[in-house]
Amino acid sequence: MARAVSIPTIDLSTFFLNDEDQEGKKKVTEIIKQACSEYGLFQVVNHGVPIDFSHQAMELCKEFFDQPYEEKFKVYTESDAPLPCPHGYRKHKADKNEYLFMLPPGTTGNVFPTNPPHFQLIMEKLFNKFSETCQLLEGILNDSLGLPPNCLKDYNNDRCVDILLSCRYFPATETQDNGANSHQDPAVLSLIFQDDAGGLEVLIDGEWIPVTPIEGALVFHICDVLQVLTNDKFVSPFHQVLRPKGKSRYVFVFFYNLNGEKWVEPLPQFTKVIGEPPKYRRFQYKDYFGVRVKEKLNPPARHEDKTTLITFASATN
Ligand SMILES: O=C(O)CCC(=O)C(=O)O
Ligand SMILES: [Fe+2]
Repeated sequence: MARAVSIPTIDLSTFFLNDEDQEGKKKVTEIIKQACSEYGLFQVVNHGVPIDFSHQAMELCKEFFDQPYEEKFKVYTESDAPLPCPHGYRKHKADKNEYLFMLPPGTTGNVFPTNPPHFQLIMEKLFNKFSETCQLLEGILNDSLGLPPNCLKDYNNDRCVDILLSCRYFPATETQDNGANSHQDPAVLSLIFQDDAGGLEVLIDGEWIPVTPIEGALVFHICDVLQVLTNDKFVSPFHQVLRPKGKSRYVFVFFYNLNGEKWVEPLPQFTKVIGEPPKYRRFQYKDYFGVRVKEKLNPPARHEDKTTLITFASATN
């Protein structure tokens, strides 16, 4: 009989208290570890990003996406920066979604709409809030894995490479409800703030499970870099998006990313030390990330021709 899957919702409030609630922290750390090993995805509440603020930012993005295309294409830039690109407005050729890519506040070449007003200020604040929450999670994951203090932080030490994607999925048509094909994310961690339209699904034990929107919650999932570093102790889950009927879906996706010059390979703590063979070959992140970005913007005709972590880096290829 199929096992009933319920994606955990985890309360992070203990990490924001100044008390010495070490027991509480330990308990939550253990729950997160289990979620990362079993599903690779979970929701969090009391995560430090004010709910009203996230909604305010989302309203601004809706206003932006509701404008005529001439206005939106003013925020389109051709970028030849090798990493992380792109930035600005993009529209999917298949007319199923449109994006606004944003790089960290202060990045040269970052582009913002001048309308609605305050857009840049609010989005930069949101970027910083999401970044702080990912850094908190990274620390918790580090401890849950029994790694030396700050091991992940010291390795993933460049916050100039993170990306905030604002996205609108158009409503499903009679014949097409595909919003995003099944994929894993190349980054270290992904954080998602979704509206109440629904449509995000995660693959668990061969079954697509809806990631039901919870008011004020953030969705976190493990990405490919952590799956490689942990030699599969943590799962970078396959996920997809189905477009809702009758309305658009708005979402922020924050990619907590890695500097392209970094080498990615299973850590000795999960191979040599415990006598397990590495499941992935060593690779430089820019080589993998570059291919994945190119294929996101210009997908190959057949979904099965897309590069995946396994086709790119499996040790047995
Ligand atoms: O729209 C979502 O909820 C997730 C989008 C996503 O998976 C991605 O942009 O990588
Ligand atoms: Fe994704």
